Amino acid sequence: MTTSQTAAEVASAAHTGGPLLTIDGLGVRFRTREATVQAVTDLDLTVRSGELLAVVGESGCGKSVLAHALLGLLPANAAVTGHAVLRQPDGGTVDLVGCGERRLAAEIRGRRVGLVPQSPATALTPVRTGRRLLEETLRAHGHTRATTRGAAERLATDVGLDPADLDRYPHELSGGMAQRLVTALALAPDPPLLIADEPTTGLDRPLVDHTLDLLRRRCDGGGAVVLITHDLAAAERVADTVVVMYASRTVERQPARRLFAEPGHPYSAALLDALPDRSFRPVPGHPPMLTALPDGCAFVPRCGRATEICRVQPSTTGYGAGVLACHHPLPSGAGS
Ligand SMILES: Nc1ncnc2c1ncn2[C@@H]1O[C@H](COP(=O)(O)OP(=O)(O)OP(=O)(O)O)[C@@H](O)[C@H]1O
Ligand code: NI
Repeated sequence: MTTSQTAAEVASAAHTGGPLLTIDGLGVRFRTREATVQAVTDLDLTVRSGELLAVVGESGCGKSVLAHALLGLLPANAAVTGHAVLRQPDGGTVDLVGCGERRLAAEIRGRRVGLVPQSPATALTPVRTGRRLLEETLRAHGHTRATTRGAAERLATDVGLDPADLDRYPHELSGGMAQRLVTALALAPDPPLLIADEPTTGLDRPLVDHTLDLLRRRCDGGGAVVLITHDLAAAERVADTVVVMYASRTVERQPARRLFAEPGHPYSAALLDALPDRSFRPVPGHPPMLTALPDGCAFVPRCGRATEICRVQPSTTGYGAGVLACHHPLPSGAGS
């Protein structure tokens, strides 16, 4: 897809509930003194209004880097290529890659695309209470003095935080409380697209489900959520679509129901096998270094189905309603 086609497609779909975000050939590399880290490779993705899209994959596969690339939050040693076209409320579009920090800061970050960061503790300003942080955010997004206090308390309750705990300073919050506070902060501007990076860390199961259901309700109300998670059970509970990333690439993208019933990629199947209510068998072996990715499929050394072609040539094909990067997909029904 070319950029102009993508932009035109997005614009024409603006009034039909079409794609809200269209990512096309996104790549992220980090230059370090020792090597180049290929953290995201040739990623294509569409997120629609009303859709909850989960991104899953082992630690280090590039999930958070993807989120940070969309929000212009990568450090200076990062180089981003490709496009990420966001539909604007007026039907226009903006490419988040290359639109520039000034525009991202003024128009996009927080307002149009919210982020629940993976490390809540470092995201919170230490000298302000949760209430002050939340009220400042609400005021910056149009709330008046009269409505701010009530809105802050409602948001706290929505995320499962006792409003009384808003008077604590960040260092007085448990990990789970800080997690809920950063979720409330991301929700305060009511962004049409929310990227939630491991938003359930440190929460007990009832609060995990509470948070997931909150995200689901946002989508049912017309919002869109990208849920980055290690927790496949979380994705199974609420996602419409699941993207499985491995070593910087999408290996499979499917409607959630299909992925959980009939994974096509051996890596997707291995991740599902690791679930406690399935085989509870960890994926054998380790992911590769992102500094030395092979030409072919990076899962080969851990894959029981790989042949010579997998080593030398990547494969990405349409597969049902999704995509699959595998020369030897599992037969339909194998994972059910
Ligand atoms: N500033 C940087 N310089 C060099 N490499 C980086 C930098 N930031 C991230 N990386 C590398 O990019 C890769 C992807 O990291 P990322 O944080 O996206 O992983 P992740 O999938 O979110 O993992 P986790 O599930 O543990 O959060 C990792 O190998 C990481 O070491
Ligand atoms: Ni991460």
